[in-house]
Amino acid sequence: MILKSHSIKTGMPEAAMKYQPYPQVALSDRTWPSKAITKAPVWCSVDLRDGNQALVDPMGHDRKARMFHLLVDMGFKEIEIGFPSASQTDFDFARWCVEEGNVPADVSLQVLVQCRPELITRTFEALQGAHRPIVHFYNSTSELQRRVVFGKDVAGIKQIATDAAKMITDMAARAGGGYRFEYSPESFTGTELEVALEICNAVIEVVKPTPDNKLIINLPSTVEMATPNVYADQIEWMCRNLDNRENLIISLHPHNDRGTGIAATELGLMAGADRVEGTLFGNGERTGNVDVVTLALNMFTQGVDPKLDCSDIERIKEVYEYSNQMVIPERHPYVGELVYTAFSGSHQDAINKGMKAIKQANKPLWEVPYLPIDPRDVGRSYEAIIRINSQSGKGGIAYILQEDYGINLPRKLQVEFREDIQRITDEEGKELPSKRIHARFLERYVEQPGARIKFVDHHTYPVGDHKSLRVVAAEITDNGETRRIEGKGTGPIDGFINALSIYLGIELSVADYSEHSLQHGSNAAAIAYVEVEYPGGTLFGVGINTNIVAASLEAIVSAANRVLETMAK
Ligand SMILES: CC(=O)SCCNC(=O)CCNC(=O)[C@H](O)C(C)(C)COP(=O)(O)OP(=O)(O)OC[C@H]1O[C@@H](n2cnc3c(N)ncnc32)[C@H](O)[C@@H]1OP(=O)(O)O
Ligand SMILES: CC(C)C(=O)C(=O)O
Repeated sequence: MILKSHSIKTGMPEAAMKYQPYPQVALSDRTWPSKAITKAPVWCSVDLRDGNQALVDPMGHDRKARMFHLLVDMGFKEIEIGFPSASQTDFDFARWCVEEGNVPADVSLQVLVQCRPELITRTFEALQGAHRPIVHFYNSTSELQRRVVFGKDVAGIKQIATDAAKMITDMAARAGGGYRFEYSPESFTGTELEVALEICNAVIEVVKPTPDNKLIINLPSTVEMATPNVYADQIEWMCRNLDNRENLIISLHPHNDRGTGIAATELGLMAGADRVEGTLFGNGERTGNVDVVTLALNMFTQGVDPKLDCSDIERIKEVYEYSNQMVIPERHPYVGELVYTAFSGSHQDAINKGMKAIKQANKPLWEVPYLPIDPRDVGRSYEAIIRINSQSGKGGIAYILQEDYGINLPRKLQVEFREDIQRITDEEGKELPSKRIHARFLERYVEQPGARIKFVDHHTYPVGDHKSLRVVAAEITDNGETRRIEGKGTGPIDGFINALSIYLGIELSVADYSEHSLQHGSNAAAIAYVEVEYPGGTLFGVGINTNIVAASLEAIVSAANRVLETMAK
């Protein structure tokens, strides 16, 4: 095959010539590193706006409405429903929310608008009749955008913000009040801190927030440009320096360009922020907004009530996939198909032991190795915790047989059976589903198709005057031919193995024996495991029968067949 030639690879350009390091914040007395997150922030979902504006095909009414209902059910009290002045779809959706959306009284609708008079006017039309809606206005303040997008100096950019603040507060007053306000110095992370502070303080001065109507100052990492500690420094610095801090709600709106949106948000909360804007599973512009489900569940697993209901994560996933028309990868935190599954042997062994210990301890505290959260807390089950492939060990196989079929293998049998499963997984190079592991177990140890000996029946009777010695007379088939065999022993197992040893001409004895019931109720079957010693070593046999003695004798026959097979090789 001739490969098409691509352009000659010349390597990446010299980094230092093309990019510059992000400046550090001068905050040597920062306090956030020794803080912890001890309570949930105010959550605001921006799925229907920032998430929506990043979609290939933006949501129509149905997709928006379904997402909106989910957000309400999850407990969001602030929901940015769109940018009503930007499109008729968003305008109509705002009207639907106000008129037909059954918005609970404690939920505020939030809408985004640029600092442009015609857009502000249209925004107020969209919100007419809404209960305490939040008008979120923004303009970009970054050095780069001031220069290349707006062609204005700091004073000019500040003017855009304060003119909008004035217009919005005037319109709200004329409408009789009842509005809340949010201002974002968009591209905050590209803005010099002193400039962001000056512009925010000018907006605060116009809005004049009060304890009853606090102003939300949203400090977005519109583009994530630095390590999370830098964002935390910026937030702590702003919290310290903003005017009228007690009447402000400091909000974070992180994006995830460097893949550290979650960390940045957590550090930002430690640095003093009160509120977080984000989206379900992190949909949003470019690499997305911060993922509020992961944030909430991170808090939950630290023992903090996140005040966001993620108990039905499958429904959240389903709505996310329907409304956004995107799929969630298998490894996504808390929700991905594989995140509660271990394939590797040592992980499976530790989980298996952890699950047993937690059952025995019977305490609410969750302590299972490799599982930071109990899957049932988010509506997932234990079914998929352990799956078997060539990386798996005996603990995982034992867990599957125990959890799915109630079969509790003795430790030495786990070792023996694991070798068999390992051979299959190595040969096939694929996962071996639970059903096939069970079928293989039955085939090898219980059903034994093609095996030489089958157990049919037995009875016992005393040996002369001996009180403890009995004769065991059994019926078996040998390659389909009926045979009657006899032996002596202190009980049926002892006598039967003696009979089989005489019949086969091989010295057999019982090295280990255990049994347990398989189901509850009057028809409970018993499963017996017998380790039989023969001149070449030991091998296990298994029998399943409603009669415990019959199960034990079947187990001996099973082991004997395996001895015959091994000796024939
Ligand atoms: C970081 C974020 O996510 S911000 C949110 C971004 N979301 C969106 O843009 C989605 C919805 N937007 C839209 O549908 C459209 O952009 C509209 C309807 C809002 C505006 O459309 P148009 O006016 O036709 O076009 P466009 O967006 O290109 O307008 C850019 C103009 O607005 C100005 N502008 C941009 N943002 C702002 C702002 N926040 N405040 C004031 N002016 C602004 C620009 O400087 C530019 O001005 P110019 O025409 O004098 O050069
Ligand atoms: C409008 C603002 C808050 C925004 O979406 C961003 O900066 O990412």
